[in-house]
Amino acid sequence: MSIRAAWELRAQIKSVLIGDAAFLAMTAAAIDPQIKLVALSQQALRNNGLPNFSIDQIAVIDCQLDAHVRPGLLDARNGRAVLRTLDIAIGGAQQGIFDGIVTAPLQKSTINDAGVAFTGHTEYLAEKSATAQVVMMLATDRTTPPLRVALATTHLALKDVAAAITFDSLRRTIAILHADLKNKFGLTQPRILVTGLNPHAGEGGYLGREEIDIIGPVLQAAKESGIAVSGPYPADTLFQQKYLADADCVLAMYHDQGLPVLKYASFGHGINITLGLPFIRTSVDHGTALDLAAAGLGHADHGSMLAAMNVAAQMVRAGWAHRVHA
Ligand SMILES: N[C@H](C(=O)O)[C@H](O)COP(=O)(O)O
Repeated sequence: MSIRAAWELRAQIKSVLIGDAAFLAMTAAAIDPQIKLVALSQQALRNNGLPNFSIDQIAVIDCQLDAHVRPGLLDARNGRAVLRTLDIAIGGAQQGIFDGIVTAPLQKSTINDAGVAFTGHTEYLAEKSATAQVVMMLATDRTTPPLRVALATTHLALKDVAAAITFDSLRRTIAILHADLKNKFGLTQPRILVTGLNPHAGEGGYLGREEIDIIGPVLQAAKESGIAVSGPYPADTLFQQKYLADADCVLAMYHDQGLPVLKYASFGHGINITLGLPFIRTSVDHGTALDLAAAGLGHADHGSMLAAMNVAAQMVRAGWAHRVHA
């Protein structure tokens, strides 16, 4: 997917693939013999920045795997190599060598099986960039208006969700969301609809008190600071055209409250964006699809990867990366 997308967008985006160079070369040759991969060393990048490679080339930073890859089969021996690719990308973004990071899906369980506690790129990128809080947002332009769904919590067991939503964490989530919708998406006064946590947004306190004790007061404070938020609304009825037509984003309280709606509307064409980081990061809206990987080249759709690269590039062109590194 990454090779196909980088090749299709090569006239608009200078992509640098980070991965096992031998495996990437073999895969590229099988996709299209015209694709030329050129090696870039990290040292050369640090010394000289990105070179002006030609339009028919895709640059590769070699990050060797530890075990032979068998497509579609998980192998914990390669779990740490996956993290090394991310570390290279993060380092390059922090140094301003890369304008942004676009990630492909990875198998979270394999990294855990390799002995590294890991819940997702989102949390890993936050930790590695020393960012206290980030916001996961998925988006699609396949709907009218475009749908954006952000989450108050990320990859968390359902039993831990309520305790993770505090006045301060939700207040920061809304501040990050507001700032990045302005800065990264160019919305001058983003309008944010916020769900409740409980069924019927708590039914006046009879089905939970988080709406009364936490979410409502946070929304009041956010409004007083000039942020256009409203809610908390019952999540089951909020995703209707009559409400979404006047909104730029829905903030849901947890992963499976908001994401099924977006994925139902646009699976395979949406993107995942981490807000609040000191660099741009977008990703696909789907997982590793081991069955498609095992079936061989050409079975996986790279539509979401194209969208993720295009949105990252739009943010760069809008000057966001340069503002960060200025
Ligand atoms: N929840 C994400 C999604 O549905 O797209 C997915 O697990 C990826 O998360 P990370 O980008 O944090 O790995």
